[in-house]
Amino acid sequence: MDATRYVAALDQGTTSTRCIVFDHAGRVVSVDQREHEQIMPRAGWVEHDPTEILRNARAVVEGAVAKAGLEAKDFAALGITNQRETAVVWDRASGEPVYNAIVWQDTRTDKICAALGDHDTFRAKTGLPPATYFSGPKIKWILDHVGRDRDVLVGTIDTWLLWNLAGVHATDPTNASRTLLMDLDTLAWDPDLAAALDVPLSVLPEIRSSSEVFGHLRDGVLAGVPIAGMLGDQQAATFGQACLSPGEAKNTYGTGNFVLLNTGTEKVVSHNGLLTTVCYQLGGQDPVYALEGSIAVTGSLVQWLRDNLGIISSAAEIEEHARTVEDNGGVYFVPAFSGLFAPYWRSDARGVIVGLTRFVNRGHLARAVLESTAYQTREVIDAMNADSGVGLTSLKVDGGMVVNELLMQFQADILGVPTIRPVVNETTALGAAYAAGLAVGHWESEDDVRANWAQDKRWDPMLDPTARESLYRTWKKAVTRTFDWVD
Ligand SMILES: Nc1ncnc2c1ncn2[C@@H]1O[C@H](COP(=O)(O)OP(=O)(O)O)[C@@H](O)[C@H]1O
Ligand SMILES: O=P(O)(O)OC[C@H](O)CO
Repeated sequence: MDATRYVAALDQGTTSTRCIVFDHAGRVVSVDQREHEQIMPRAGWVEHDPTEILRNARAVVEGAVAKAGLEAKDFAALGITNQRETAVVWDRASGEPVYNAIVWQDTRTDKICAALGDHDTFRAKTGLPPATYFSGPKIKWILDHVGRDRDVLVGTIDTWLLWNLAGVHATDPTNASRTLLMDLDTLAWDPDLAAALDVPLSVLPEIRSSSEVFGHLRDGVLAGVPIAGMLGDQQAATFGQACLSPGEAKNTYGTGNFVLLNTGTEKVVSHNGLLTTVCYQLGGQDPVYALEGSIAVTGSLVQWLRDNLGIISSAAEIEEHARTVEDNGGVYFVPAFSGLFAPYWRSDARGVIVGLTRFVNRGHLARAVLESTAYQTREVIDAMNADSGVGLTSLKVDGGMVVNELLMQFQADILGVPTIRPVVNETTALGAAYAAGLAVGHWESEDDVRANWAQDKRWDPMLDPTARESLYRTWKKAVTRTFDWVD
């Protein structure tokens, strides 16, 4: 272990790609970031260009290392973390994608999912309901679409990057657990599920752990540095938040919100609409599982207000408007833009704004938008408490929206437990860096991760419980207004 060395993390997200360089204390040394195009050819379809993502990934690694003033010999390892479920299929010989990546938000596979007769088997083996969110149906759609006579390789974004940067076709169990193709007990591809989804096992990557040397960067400024950690972004954030013991949970507020509760080596089956997923697997150790509440639309509703309605000119402005009013004025905004994810899994739902009167102004609408993130979070945390039988006593938060102090206070108010923001809010990249650094002995154990975590700010609940439950009841009523909209 050499505490003067650094670890880089490549964080390939839904809207942008970042590379962050961390020192041995887990502090950010430098960041470089690039956005990529959101391709929406039809309503409900969302695609990314895998070659643009790869180009950006290479560029941000160069950028972050240059900004830090470092070179390859200064680095112990690089970790990769990624938007999950998004699927890529490429030609085995040329390496060219045969189709754009189909993104997790894309709903084109609803008929494929509905036609998968035996939903209970998928749920029992994979911990997931067959929904458009997951990779398996997206892979089937691409293979059906481009023809099955091509010699291809398949992967989620982690695999696409690893294959291009290090020439290795592999994934980790956190990403594989989002495909509807992996058995959660064996951590192996399940031949029956693969057959049901028409995905040949020969095109799938090898499933390794989340923390081991996968290969070495073949070129660029970090040529020769080991790629030693790989996790889906929400699991990486859970690791970066040091939620390493059963009962610890975090909520990441980005494009969507993702609450993960560490359940230890025990696989908890949800009876309340949550997912069971792999939280992480360190090399040579048993996997750690999580319960997950995935919410599709939170920060992207703020973007929608900015880009589609023009009510605000920047995301930060929403807080100013929300602070001009005392409360939501009776307005509830349920952003079921692509149906509802956890805990409902209703693809027939569509967004509603209810409670409108002539009294309502822009401030109320801004407040309703922010409140919707907090209510949706309360719904998945109620489900978690019911599934685990243990009430959460605090919630660690991170992601782009947690700079919004009004939201953080309202979140504590509506949950009735404190929200806690860490000093290093880049928990996703940090988690991937830790996974990589642990694999090469740069950090010794998970105790280093715990020791490096530090609180920045905490919000305690201030709302009277009667008022809290009354608001929440009205939200639940608003949610029912979204159902049965699409036939
Ligand atoms: N001050 C703010 N108030 C509310 N939402 C915000 C604020 N600043 C950024 N956001 C939202 O946070 C999201 C970006 O968070 P980030 O964690 O970078 O997302 P992702 O990793 O999913 O791309 C955007 O959807 C944006 O609308
Ligand atoms: O890239 P993000 O932060 O929007 O996260 C997306 C999730 O991984 C989707 O499951």
